[in-house]
Amino acid sequence: MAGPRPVVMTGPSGAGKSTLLKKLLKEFDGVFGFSVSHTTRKPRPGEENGKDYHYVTRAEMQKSIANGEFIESAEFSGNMYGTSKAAVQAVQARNLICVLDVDMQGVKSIKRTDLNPLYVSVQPPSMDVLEKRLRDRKTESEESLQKRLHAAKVDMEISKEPGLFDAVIINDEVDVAYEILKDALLLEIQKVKVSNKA
Ligand SMILES: Nc1nc2c(ncn2[C@@H]2O[C@H](COP(=O)(O)OP(=O)(O)O)[C@@H](O)[C@H]2O)c(=O)[nH]1
Ligand SMILES: Nc1ncnc2c1ncn2[C@@H]1O[C@H](COP(=O)(O)OP(=O)(O)O)[C@@H](O)[C@H]1O
Repeated sequence: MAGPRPVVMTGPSGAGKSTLLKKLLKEFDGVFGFSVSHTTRKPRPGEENGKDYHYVTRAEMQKSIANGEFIESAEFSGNMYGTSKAAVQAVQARNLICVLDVDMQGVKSIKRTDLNPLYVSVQPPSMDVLEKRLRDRKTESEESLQKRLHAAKVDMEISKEPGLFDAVIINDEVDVAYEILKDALLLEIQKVKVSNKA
């Protein structure tokens, strides 16, 4: 049997990716490991360098990309984001299923690599709900919020492309969405449990 596949989570900003991932990483500690991306955006209150992201300057990030240290990188809402080879290797070295949280550009880039992950899209029930959740989160300026809402519209259009994702989860009730996520990942979770027993 082939080993477990990495998991790429994507979807509009505010759809609930982090919320669902945090639940998953907590319940399945020792099964999943998070690929810590690099970003040039500033940390939000409560976020930790090296845990949520590696926070770097644009010059540092550009230098690392030029050095070939990244699997993919993208510009999102005025900041750079990217997955380093080291971030994925750190998780895989621990025999964990590597979970990545990336935007649509990241999905397109990763599809051109040999990572062969499962692609999971998290979508909000509607644009109105998305806007309310983003506003209630209180992490964004009005300008950043508008950029995210614009990117969300584009994301939701592209996401309609058939065959792009292995699973599409509408995050209405969070507990229901989480159960659907676990169902989508059940086979990979089983593979890890079997190989840990061997
Ligand atoms: N391509 C790419 N996108 C990323 C990466 N890390 C995070 N993102 C995406 O960048 C976007 C903004 O993330 P963030 O600033 O944390 O805001 P949030 O999604 O509103 O919580 C989201 O769509 C993330 O999925 C990465 O390494 N590569
Ligand atoms: N099903 C849900 N119902 C209500 N609020 C939610 C739900 N899922 C997430 N949220 C809230 O919506 C906001 C955006 O979720 P978050 O996980 O930060 O999204 P993302 O990581 O996709 O940007 C957060 O404040 C979160 O607590």
